[in-house]
Amino acid sequence: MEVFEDVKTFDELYAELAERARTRPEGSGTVAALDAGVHAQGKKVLEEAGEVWIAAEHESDERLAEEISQLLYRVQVLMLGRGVSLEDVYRYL
Ligand SMILES: N=c1c2ncn([C@@H]3O[C@H](COP(=O)(O)OP(=O)(O)OP(=O)(O)O)[C@@H](O)[C@H]3O)c2ncn1[C@@H]1O[C@H](COP(=O)(O)O)[C@@H](O)[C@H]1O
Repeated sequence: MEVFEDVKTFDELYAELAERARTRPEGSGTVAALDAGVHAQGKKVLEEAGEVWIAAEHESDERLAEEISQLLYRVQVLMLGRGVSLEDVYRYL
């Protein structure tokens, strides 16, 4: 497996978003997304999943990877919105 330096992992992003939720910094899109509630968070997951699908069929590898990153972000926002931890999910992997 390739190892990338200065690249955020899934776990690191989750820790960062949890910290945003805790400290609520001014101007954070994550704080706004959390405040919008689970319904809005779920819609974003679905929207990004659709964009991943379209990119997979019609766009470049780079665009697909970018859309996948946004889907992962939206899933994490939903996890935080519902209070689901990484461990809660990993136990099913
Ligand atoms: N990884 C992400 C990330 N991926 C996607 N997005 C958000 O999702 C948007 C893209 O999704 P959409 O296609 O829905 O774009 P959009 O409809 O124009 O966006 P909105 O108007 O709905 O915000 C981006 O413009 C970001 O607002 C992200 N926002 C934040 N992060 C990371 O989360 C961390 C905390 O970010 P802040 O809360 O903004 O400080 C940082 O490390 C960021 O890099």
